[in-house]
Amino acid sequence: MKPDGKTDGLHLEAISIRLHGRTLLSVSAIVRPGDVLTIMGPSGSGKSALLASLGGFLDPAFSTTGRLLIDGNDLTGVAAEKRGCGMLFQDPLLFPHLSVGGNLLFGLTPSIAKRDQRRRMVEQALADVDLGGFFERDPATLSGGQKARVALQRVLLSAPRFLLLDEPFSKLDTDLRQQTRSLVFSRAKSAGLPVVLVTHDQADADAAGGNVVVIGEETSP
Ligand SMILES: Nc1ncnc2c1ncn2[C@@H]1O[C@H](COP(=O)(O)OP(=O)(O)OP(=O)(O)O)[C@@H](O)[C@H]1O
Repeated sequence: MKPDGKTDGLHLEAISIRLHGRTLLSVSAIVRPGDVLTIMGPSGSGKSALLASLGGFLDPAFSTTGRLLIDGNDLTGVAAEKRGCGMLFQDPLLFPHLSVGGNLLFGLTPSIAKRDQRRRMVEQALADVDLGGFFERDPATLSGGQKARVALQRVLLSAPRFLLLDEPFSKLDTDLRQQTRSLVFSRAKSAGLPVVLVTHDQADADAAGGNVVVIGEETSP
């Protein structure tokens, strides 16, 4: 609890997702800074729709009720670009027309620093994930694990208030998957970011170490 009485972290207050008059899911949860809430459930149960709802870009075919708060501030109805949410997907979605450094610069708002400072911040961010010297590289020449690390640093440089992860490790092989998820969870923890993770992999949920909501089962506030 913050001094002003507001709750720290991300608060999903009875968020329900409906499609064609049917409730797909209903979730209540509090995700503390640095903690991970894992969402699991069968294909088509509405996990991605829930993330889209939290991010503010739910397709109008769905309807939603409930409230989303970050550090006690109501985000319900706030436009996606103003929510301060960082997302990682199955595909790293790096811009193919930009260098690796250009992709990371994209994450930084121009107001953050002068141009040479911005470049140094990006170089440091690359070095932090063992990609020192990769600034000018074409993203197409990177391995899957390298692309995942660039995507992570790009999202962290955008200074998000919370992270939404939609199966971001599922295309990586077992060893890389384990390394990448530890990196993502440890960076989120050190940045104090609440995380909502959608996954089909129990090992992801175990590594995340937080609460798990299984869609289709009862949830409690
Ligand atoms: N734009 C849309 N319009 C109508 N129905 C949709 C739309 N997008 C998804 N759906 C349907 O909504 C339901 C939930 O989809 P969603 O993608 O959230 O499921 P999911 O749990 O993430 O599935 P998966 O694990 O396969 O990714 C599914 O039945 C899907 O077919």
